[in-house]
Amino acid sequence: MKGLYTALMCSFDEQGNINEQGLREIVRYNIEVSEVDGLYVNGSTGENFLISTEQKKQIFEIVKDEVGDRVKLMAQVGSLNVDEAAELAQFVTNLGYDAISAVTPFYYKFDFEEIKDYYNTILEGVDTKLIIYSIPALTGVSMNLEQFGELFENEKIIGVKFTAPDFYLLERLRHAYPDKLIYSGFDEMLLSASVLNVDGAIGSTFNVNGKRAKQIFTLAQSGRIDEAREIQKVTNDLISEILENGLYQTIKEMLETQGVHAGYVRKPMKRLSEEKLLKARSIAEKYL
Ligand SMILES: CC(=O)N[C@H](C=O)[C@@H](O)[C@H](O)[C@H](O)CO
Ligand SMILES: CC(=O)C(=O)O
Repeated sequence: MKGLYTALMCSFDEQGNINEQGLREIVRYNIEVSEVDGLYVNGSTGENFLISTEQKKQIFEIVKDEVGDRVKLMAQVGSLNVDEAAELAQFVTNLGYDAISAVTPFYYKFDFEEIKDYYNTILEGVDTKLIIYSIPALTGVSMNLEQFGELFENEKIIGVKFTAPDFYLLERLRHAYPDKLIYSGFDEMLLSASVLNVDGAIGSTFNVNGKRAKQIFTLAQSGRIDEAREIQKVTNDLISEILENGLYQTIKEMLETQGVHAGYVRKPMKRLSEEKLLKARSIAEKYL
């Protein structure tokens, strides 16, 4: 399960419905052009928190059908409705996904016992392994070293997608849990995380920048830090331009320039203005 996973985008039409053909094209682009090791399906980047249970299932099905066994698949099933999360865990297990992942429960201020119960409930009915999705900036949930350790006591919890700029905690986690899988979540910090020996990374910008991300990771693993730093620099030039123009919208438009019908974002996300559309295309021209 090690390696680089694209946090997969989903293609939506103007009405916000899934564009199946577009989704299949995004999958193929990631496998055939970016050559990533796997896909992380229905994460933040997949606009998962904006869609219905039925749509989530449909996306899981389409992606598995398109991928077959070509790359590894992780399914993000986390939801404030823990029954939905458990149902989706079952659903993707039946589809043959390699692992599940679940964001920490957010919005309400859940205490750690509640968070633990949430993960245990999701895992009750399945044997599939789970990767915790920790993203404090969006969820407001920060866990410490001991709390990660307590969750890791459940043998089905095999790792964490660590999306935080806390390299102290990352180093402590790596040291304390050498057998758990740690995936770096912030693409702009991939080199720094790789130096700390993460097992892989999961990122939104890999949809368009997967090749450079893979180079950074591979170079860092073999100790070629100077070369990796150069590629992280270009990558971060690209990421700052993307972030300034609108993260998911810009990545989608960049994919469109490659003949991939990535479509629109769903409301309440807003679409790019004419000016920003042009900007997205010029970013694509510059970096792809
Ligand atoms: C919220 C979100 O999309 N997070 C992603 C993964 O965790 C990242 O891949 C970032 O999008 C990326 O690093 C840009 O900041
Ligand atoms: C990694 C990320 O962007 C996601 O959860 O989709």
